[in-house]
Amino acid sequence: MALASGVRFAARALLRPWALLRGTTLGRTEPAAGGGGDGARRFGSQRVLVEPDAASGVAVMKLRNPPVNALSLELLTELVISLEKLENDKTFRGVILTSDCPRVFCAGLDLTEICGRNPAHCAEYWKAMQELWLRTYLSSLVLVAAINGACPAGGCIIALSCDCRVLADNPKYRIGLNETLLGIIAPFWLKDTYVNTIGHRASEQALQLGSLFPPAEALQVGLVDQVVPEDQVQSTALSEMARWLAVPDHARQLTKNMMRKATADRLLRQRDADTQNFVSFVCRDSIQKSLQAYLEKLRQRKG
Ligand SMILES: CCCCCCCC/C=C/C/C=C/C(=O)SCCNC(=O)CCNC(=O)[C@H](O)C(C)(C)COP(=O)(O)OP(=O)(O)OC[C@H]1O[C@@H](n2cnc3c(N)ncnc32)[C@H](O)[C@@H]1OP(=O)(O)O
Repeated sequence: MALASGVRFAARALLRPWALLRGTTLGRTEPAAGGGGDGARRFGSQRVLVEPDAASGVAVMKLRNPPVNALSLELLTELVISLEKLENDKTFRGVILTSDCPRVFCAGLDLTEICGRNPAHCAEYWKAMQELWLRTYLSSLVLVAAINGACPAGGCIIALSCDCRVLADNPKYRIGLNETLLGIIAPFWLKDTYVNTIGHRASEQALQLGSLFPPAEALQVGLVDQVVPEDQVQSTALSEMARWLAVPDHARQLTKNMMRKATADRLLRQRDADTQNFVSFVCRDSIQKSLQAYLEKLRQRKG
């Protein structure tokens, strides 16, 4: 009951994002720990914490949907709204995206959103996923992913839609698109993003094998731009940000658009068909069975 109303609330917010601003902490600012002036005030929602620094024009956006930042409908909605809020505020030129959950950047799709759910719910969920990808991939802001934990599947896609990726050097923090290992298939726009980042042959191999790359291999294949000790991820992300912000915004933004528009347009042209494909695919009995089995395996692994 509570979940259903939460989902309805999130869905309304996707259509009318400002609806979520009422009655939640989103849009409300509060002093950041140790901060004083306007530049140190933070805002956010239940699942996304935003620490804006007006002086530098950079905000740190932290995913906090414990235990593993699985992309629930609510988290997707709140990410879109937080990003939109920063984009509409001309004070900000860049966002560092990172995790507030220990050891995990983002575990990808929240499998409970597509296991045992009806087609209407799966469709609503997938539209929210498309929306987040379109918003991040085409964002006018510089987006730097400070990857401080494991980054499989949907988590990897969020990182790939940023302009630059810094990964913490920990062998447990693997990154990649492992969909095939779950018995599912990455949609074409996810595949396109992979190809745009690491090239056709490497994508062909990694997608089919469902490879999750440890840091050194991720760097070698070009999936991330820097691998640094864990305690230097944030400072390195800030240095990268400075490098990107040294370029005049209009020239960088137009160039980004020139590089990415065709890929995004491909989804925009067939968004409904992509949703239908997703729904009919994940609602198949055989796919539901493999997703259930995968979730069960994850749950048992714990003990
Ligand atoms: C013809 C056209 C067809 C189109 C079809 C399109 C298909 C879909 C396309 C997809 C794009 C994207 C897909 C995805 O993102 S699928 C999700 C893939 N994610 C994973 O495989 C990651 C799974 N998780 C892990 O490997 C680990 O949890 C970890 C490395 C992220 C963290 O490890 P650890 O810290 O040890 O935590 P636990 O494993 O103990 O997990 C804690 C808790 O969280 C639950 N959980 C983990 N991941 C998920 C998840 N993705 N969704 C929901 N729940 C998750 C886990 O079950 C534990 O739960 P608990 O036992 O109840 O506490």
